[in-house]
This record gives sequence, C-alpha cells and structure tokens, in this order.
Amino acid sequence: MIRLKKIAVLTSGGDSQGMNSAIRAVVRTGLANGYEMLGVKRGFKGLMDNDFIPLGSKEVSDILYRGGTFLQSARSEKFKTKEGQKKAIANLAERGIDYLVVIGGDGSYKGAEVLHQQGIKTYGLPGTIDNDIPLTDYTIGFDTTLNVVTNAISNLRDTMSSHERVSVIEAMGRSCGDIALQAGISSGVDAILVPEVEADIEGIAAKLRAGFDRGKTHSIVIVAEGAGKADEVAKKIKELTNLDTKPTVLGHIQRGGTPTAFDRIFTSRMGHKVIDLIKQDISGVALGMEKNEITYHTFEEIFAAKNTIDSQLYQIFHDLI
Ligand SMILES: Nc1ncnc2c1ncn2[C@@H]1O[C@H](COP(=O)(O)OP(=O)(O)O)[C@@H](O)[C@H]1O
Ligand SMILES: O=P(O)(O)OC[C@H]1O[C@](O)(COP(=O)(O)O)[C@@H](O)[C@@H]1O
Repeated sequence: MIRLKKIAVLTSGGDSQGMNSAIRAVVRTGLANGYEMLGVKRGFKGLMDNDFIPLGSKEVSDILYRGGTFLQSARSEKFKTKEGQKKAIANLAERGIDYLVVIGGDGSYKGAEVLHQQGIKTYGLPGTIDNDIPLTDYTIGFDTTLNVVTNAISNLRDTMSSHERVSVIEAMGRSCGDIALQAGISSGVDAILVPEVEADIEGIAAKLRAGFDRGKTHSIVIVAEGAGKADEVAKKIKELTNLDTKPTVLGHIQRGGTPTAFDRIFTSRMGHKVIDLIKQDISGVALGMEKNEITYHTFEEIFAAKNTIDSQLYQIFHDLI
C-alpha cells in the first residue's frame, strides 16, 4: 500500500485574524493534492505534548470567517530548549510527518528554523497582526487589525469632539509602528508615535494647542505600544497643553474580529503556494506577499533582513496633517 505523505500545521505566538483561513487553505489544498493532513494543538507546546488531530475537509469548514485559531496558539519557553525540541522531533518522527507548516510571527519562525536545521522540512506563514516580518508587505491579520483600530478611533472621535478633548490611543506593536502609522493615516489623526522614530512630544503638544486655539474640537494621537504608554503620553500632553486629555489602551480587541476579504484572500493564496513548494520539495522557507505576488525566502534571509518603517507612508502622513 502506498503511504500518503503527511503534512502537519500549527499556529504559534500571538493569534491573528486570518489564521483559520490560512489553516483551511493549507488543509484543503493539501487534501486536493493527495496529502494526509494533521493539525497540532497549541503550537510548539502541542508538538512536544504529542497533541495532533487529523484534519479532513470537514474539520476546516465553517472557520474561514472566524478570528482566532481553532488549533489554539501558545508561547512556550520549553520549546526553546534542546530537550523540548528533541521531544517535538521524536513525536514528528513517530507519526511519520514529512512536512510542518508553522503559522506565526518572527519568534515562531525561529522555532521553525531550529527544527529545519535538525532535519524537519518546515514552512512559515507570517501570522501576526504587527506587520513586523521583513520581506513581506503584509502579515496575516494586519489588514483586519487596521480596520478594527480605524473603527475604534472613529468611535472615540465622536465623544472626544463633544467634550473638546484630546484622545491618546495606544495601539499594539512592540517593535513596529505599522499599525499606528497606517491606522493613523486612515483615521486622519493629528500625531503618531512609533518605536522606529524618536518622538518630539513638545512639538506635538504645541501643534495640538495651536489646533484648539484655532477652534478644533478634538485631537487624536496614536501611540504604538513600543513607543510609549498611553497614560504617560496623555499626562505629558496635558501638562504641556492644559487640554483635557484621555488615554485609551485598545489592547486585545485589536486581535479579534472576522478577517477582512484581503486577509482571507491573502491567506488562501499562501496556503495554496505552500503546497506548491512542498510538491517541489523546497523547504526551510517562509511565504509572504511582495508587490501583490506570493513570494518566499529562506528563514535565514528573513532573519538577516531588517524590518523598517515605510518612510514614504511616514512622509505622506506628515504632509497630510
Ligand atoms: N530562538 C528560538 N528558538 C526556538 N523556539 C523559539 C525561539 N524563539 C521563539 N520560539 C518559539 O516560538 C514561540 C512564539 O514566539 P513569540 O515570539 O512568542 O511569538 P511570535 O511567533 O508571534 O513572534 C515561542 O513561545 C517559542 O516556543
Ligand atoms: O497576547 P500577549 O501574549 O499578551 O501578547 C501581546 C503581543 O502580541 C502581539 O499582538 C503580537 O505579537 P507577536 O507577533 O509576537 O505574537 C503584540 O502586538 C503584542 O505586544
């Protein structure tokens, strides 16, 4: 009897909207190409705990439009140890898994790369809302998060305007300001603080004060979490302007919600492409989108590349305020 080749898929690190759609695309395309498909629960933790489930077409129905990940996600310190990795590799061997697809952020890519170095054929799909992975224009969930943040800012603007206040909104992004920058542009905010650029808080405060003196009824400042805390920035602005300033931390609300059409199509394309790479026996690579093409690079290339703020967008923002 011919043994079908086996592909396992897992989600790791912070979840992001579109992970379910990505799992569905990998599974359905894999099945259509004659592979046996399995899911691993709770990321690398499940690999070490031998927590696998068979995935047929039915198991991935009704998940396309759901946020989160039905395979669950986790962060695991134990997997960073040689002992943890040995356990994971032994479980993969025992089950005869030929290929492993890891959907997660840059930390998860490190995990995928250490397995690849130890002989496992691994693939990365960029699952993080932060958009902080080099060599891809987008990560899974980033577009959905932008829409969530844009809607949240719109709600805040209404009440800030009625009360003539300044709103300081903290968005996610520990080392990358893309959520703050792009949601800031889409919302027409007055100032953006990102971790990649040193903030001129006195200059921002002076502009906000001048705006109110001209008759503005509200102002919005968006700060990426890696650039400062909303309450501290709000306190400073209040001190410098004497304007009523309120902090809001958007928190995990940003990671939820049904994925946008963009995230669903993006993940469907990557799921399709990863099976294509498996068929060609190309491994140790992560996928992404560059100039609307689905592309791939080795993990090493991705780790060597630097993720920088989009200077053109940053300039566009400053020319629009
Ligand atoms: N250097 C590493 N070696 C092995 N595994 C790693 C390494 N860095 C991260 N991981 C694994 O990937 C998981 C997810 O990474 P983390 O940085 O928390 O999230 P993300 O993948 O979203 O960036 C970690 O909990 C750990 O199990
Ligand atoms: O949900 P947690 O574990 O508190 O992590 C919060 C972090 O997760 C993120 O949403 C995504 O980060 P990762 O890509 O590292 O998972 C960050 O923006 C945020 O700082």
